[in-house]
Amino acid sequence: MVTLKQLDSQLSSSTTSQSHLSSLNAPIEGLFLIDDFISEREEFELINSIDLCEWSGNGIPPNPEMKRRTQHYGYEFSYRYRKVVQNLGKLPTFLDFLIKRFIEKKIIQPIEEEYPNMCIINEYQVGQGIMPHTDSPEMFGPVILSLSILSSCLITFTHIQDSTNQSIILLKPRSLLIMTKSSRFDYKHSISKDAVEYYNGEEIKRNRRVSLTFRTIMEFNENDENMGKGGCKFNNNNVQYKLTK
Ligand SMILES: O=C(O)CCC(=O)C(=O)O
Ligand SMILES: [Fe+2]
Repeated sequence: MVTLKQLDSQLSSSTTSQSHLSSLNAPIEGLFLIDDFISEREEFELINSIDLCEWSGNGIPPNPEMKRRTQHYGYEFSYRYRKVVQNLGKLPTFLDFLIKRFIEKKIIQPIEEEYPNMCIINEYQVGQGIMPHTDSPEMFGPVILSLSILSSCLITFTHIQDSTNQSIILLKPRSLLIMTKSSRFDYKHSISKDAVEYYNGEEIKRNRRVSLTFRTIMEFNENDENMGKGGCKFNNNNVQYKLTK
């Protein structure tokens, strides 16, 4: 796994990412934003590949109860049972260039067993958002990567123990949000349903937005009784930034 210390120093020693990182005006420990992580052409090709695939949600299995449409790769996550329910095998090839870029930009280590092995693609139509949540520390590794495409929106980080400690970040299309450390474990993040949002006095009209969230599941065996919550044996206990309950 990328140690968080390494990620920190890798990101801050890279000149390209440094200029982007400083554009985050509401810093939270371990939270990074890289604008223009992909080109417009890549965004176009990505959405074409995604839309050729099956969306679930909105009456369609495996998550028919979800209003928001999603696609799950690597592992299938059940929102109803709040756990990973199935290993789906390798990520599709149309995501290969992103994994390659995570390595090139030194966001992840070039160690195959440690590459993100799960990607959930979320679609937000106008009027759709995501409730405040922390991505399960029991199920998923310490680094969460989320690429936004098509439309901008605001994401709000709220500290679990102090709801007045809030930061709002503008996610532009083609930007990559990197959540590690405190931002990943001590905060909830959410996206509103508002069709229009305001950021630094500027109006942000929400349109169809798609995000690709990459996570790492270390081990999965749905029949193993020793598996932790979610059917995954991921030990995040040694993560210094895990909030103590
Ligand atoms: O759409 C996003 O950018 C965030 C998605 C998210 O937080 C999640 O799927 O857990
Ligand atoms: Fe999340």
